[in-house]
Amino acid sequence: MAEVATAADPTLGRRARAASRPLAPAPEPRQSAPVPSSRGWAPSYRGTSNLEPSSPAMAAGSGGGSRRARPNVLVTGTPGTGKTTTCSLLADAAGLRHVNIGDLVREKSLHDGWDDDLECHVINEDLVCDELEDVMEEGGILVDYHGCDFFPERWFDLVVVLQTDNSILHDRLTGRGYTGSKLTNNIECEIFQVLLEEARESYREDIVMPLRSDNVEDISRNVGALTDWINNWRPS
Ligand SMILES: Nc1ncnc2c1ncn2[C@@H]1O[C@H](COP(=O)(O)OP(=O)(O)OP(=O)(O)O)[C@@H](O)[C@H]1O
Repeated sequence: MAEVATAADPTLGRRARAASRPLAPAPEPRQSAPVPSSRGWAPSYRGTSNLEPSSPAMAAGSGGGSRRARPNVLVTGTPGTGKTTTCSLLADAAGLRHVNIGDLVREKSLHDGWDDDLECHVINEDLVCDELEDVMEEGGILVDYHGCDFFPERWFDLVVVLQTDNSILHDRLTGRGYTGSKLTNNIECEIFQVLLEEARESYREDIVMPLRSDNVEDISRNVGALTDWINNWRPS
């Protein structure tokens, strides 16, 4: 299936592309506060030490000022980390509508044409945002995309960043036929936690939730925890 690029690279968003540079030490992990758990959000996921959901809003499933009846959730991450797999299961479990941005762009031609060099459509971010504005206002939408910095911040109540061990991701991507710079760019994107940084720069840090996605047990745990969060969410 044809891929969709945010601009110049078929696999990466703006900041992800910026990270396509020679290898350097990975950034130091951030420290997070312990999780208040006033309404039973006990995250049953396995994360690295810097991947703790840290917000009272997440802990309480708060609507954060939204007038939506149901929350909007963005699931982002490097290609191959399991966004579509997770979103498909989560949409069924929690009763949200899964919007895969790549599919939407192709179906509605929300792009600026085909890039022969990159062998992909170049996404038109304004057209995508215009297309989704009304449904996002209604709520109950699960957005699946390998970038997150061009959506309006007000759209989302929770931003999930899936993360995968580099060697596992390498095997997944080579299994999908990725080679050369396309493979390297994506692995570097994961090494540098580019999508996590992009999410933290684009949204309130307390709604950004990194989740491990190394194996099927992780998917199952993530879907369970996110379903609980969605079901406990209330408009404020
Ligand atoms: N946690 C996981 N455990 C085992 N396999 C996984 C996991 N996550 C994804 N996979 C496998 O990796 C492949 C890619 O998964 P998926 O399409 O869900 O990733 P994606 O992040 O949506 O990728 P893209 O951004 O390219 O659409 C699939 O074959 C899927 O079964």
